[in-house]
Amino acid sequence: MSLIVQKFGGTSVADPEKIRAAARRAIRAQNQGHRVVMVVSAMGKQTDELLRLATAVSEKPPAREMDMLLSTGEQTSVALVAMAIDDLGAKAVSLTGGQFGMKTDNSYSKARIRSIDTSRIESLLDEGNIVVAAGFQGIDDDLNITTLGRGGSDTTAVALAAVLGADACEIHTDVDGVYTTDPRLLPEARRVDVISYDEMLELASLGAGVMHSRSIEFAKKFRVPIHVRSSFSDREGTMIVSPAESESSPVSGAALTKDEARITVLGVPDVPGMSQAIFSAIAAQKVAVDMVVQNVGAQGKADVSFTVPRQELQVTLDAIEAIMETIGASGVTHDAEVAKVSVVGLAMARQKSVAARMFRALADAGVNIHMITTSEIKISALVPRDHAADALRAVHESFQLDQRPADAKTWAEIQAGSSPHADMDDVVTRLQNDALEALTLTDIAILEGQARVTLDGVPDRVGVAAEIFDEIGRAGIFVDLIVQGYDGQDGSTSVSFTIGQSDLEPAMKVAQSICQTHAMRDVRGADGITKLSVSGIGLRSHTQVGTVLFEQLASAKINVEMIATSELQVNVVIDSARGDDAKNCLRAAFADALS
Ligand SMILES: Nc1ncnc2c1ncn2[C@@H]1O[C@H](COP(=O)(O)OP(=O)(O)O)[C@@H](O)[C@H]1O
Ligand SMILES: N[C@@H](CC(=O)OP(=O)(O)O)C(=O)O
Repeated sequence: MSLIVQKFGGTSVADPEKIRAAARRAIRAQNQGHRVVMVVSAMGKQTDELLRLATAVSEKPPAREMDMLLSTGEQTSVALVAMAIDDLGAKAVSLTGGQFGMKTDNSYSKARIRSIDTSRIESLLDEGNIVVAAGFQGIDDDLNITTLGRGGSDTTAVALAAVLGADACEIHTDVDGVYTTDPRLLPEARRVDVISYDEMLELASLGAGVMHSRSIEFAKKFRVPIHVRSSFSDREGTMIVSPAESESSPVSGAALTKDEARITVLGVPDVPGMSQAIFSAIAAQKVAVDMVVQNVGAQGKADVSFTVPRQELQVTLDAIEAIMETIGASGVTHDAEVAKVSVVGLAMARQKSVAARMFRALADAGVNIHMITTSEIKISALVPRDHAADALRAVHESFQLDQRPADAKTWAEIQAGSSPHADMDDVVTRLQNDALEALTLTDIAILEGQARVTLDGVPDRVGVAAEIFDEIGRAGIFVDLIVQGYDGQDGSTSVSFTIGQSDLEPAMKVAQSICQTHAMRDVRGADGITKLSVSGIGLRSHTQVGTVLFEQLASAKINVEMIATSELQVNVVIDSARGDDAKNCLRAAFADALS
């Protein structure tokens, strides 16, 4: 008998009528012959309401009590769903996370799953029940209630589907699938039939709230296909699986993170250990740093720019203020009125001029780009917040995301062309042995033979990035990493990009001519550089990867020239002479996490 996990988000159980509709859906699946496990979130905006209550009674609610409180939202909804099922004539038992054996670590409000004991759920299913499991919560070794972080019920659902060996994991929500961007922001967004884990992981962490990014991390690790569909219609939704919908289109989705703030630490001594000092001070405040750009130092000084969520600006500024003297930086600037627009696509890694196309679209829409970071499958640009909607629309249109790519495949077509996984046994063994959400790295590698070009004093105005990368593209040069950040001297920015060593000469020619046209301060080129990449799953949410990497490189006295991070890779550019040392010390430091 097949087993199906159906997750209902808060919007799908927001009132009694919706609760009864969700109950009917589960009963229908049971009547069709499936064993059914429901995972349910708190009703509507209940979690926000509980958070509001907590801050009304305490300025700094203790983390343990906060999780105790927030978990009650799901405890209410599972009981109501089970009652509705009973009233409709079927059998149901509701269970809290602790009751169904969801064991987590003890990091309140962002606990990670360690193990799930399925025996209770299985015996209840054997007795003919629909099991209604509370999403978003678990218990630690001391039986304290923990929560998995906002949006965490998706992760509960995918984890349960994995350990129960479910035939399907359905995410029932208020949209009928995953769209090329949030359809509430852009009505012309297109629903996709299929999206790859990697693309969804990036999109989710870049602001696509339809899925919790950690649920995708889990699904990829344990190969759980996810079906995102509407709780209000029977239409097929979107499958999140390994392959992408199209092999040719460079971009498959766009996302907006509206409330960002940019901070630049100026005049940081360009010696090993400085990035580590800055980011560990911020990490100690539990602030997740996002776009990180360290300009290639000149005169022994570098400027380090990064973004944080806007509500964390003040605590981050305080953390930096406290270490300014120790690190010898000369100043700090910030901008709280910025938003981040990003595009994601598996195929962009194989195509030229994808970034140039994005920058051109933004320039033509009159949107200035303050900062840029790229990785193998995403490009992010920091833009003024009041231009955020225009920016999203411009890139969506430029990559024709409203149109189905000619080579797009449906899930049925993809399935027909693939063979079943031969190594499923291996997945099952890992499920039993792993700490389920433990960090998994797939590789630590170096790419030698790279070169870098840096333009200093790049005016911070519309169209400059587009012009640089249009020209580079016209010269037929493939660009790998691009970073743009503030260079501090006069409010201008600095743009660095990496290319293959043999392209250094033509790239320098193009850069020198642009430098002259715009009266930029300087162009610098360097060969003999190496890209060091740490690859894995969910690397940004496992914040210790960045911390350990910086610590290791600092203690080996290896200077970091450029940094580019994504959910799938953390890349740093270093001097070639130290490439092997860097690889070896990181392999040793991460030995436990390397699969
Ligand atoms: N790329 C996207 N595709 C679909 N929906 C998206 C996307 N990005 C953001 N969203 C938003 O996610 C919402 C669904 O997530 P959420 O409100 O958390 O639902 P639930 O309550 O079911 O968990 C949609 O209403 C939509 O506005
Ligand atoms: N109720 C929790 C967990 C959750 O996943 O909710 P939803 O499925 O409505 O996003 C939250 O609001 O964060």
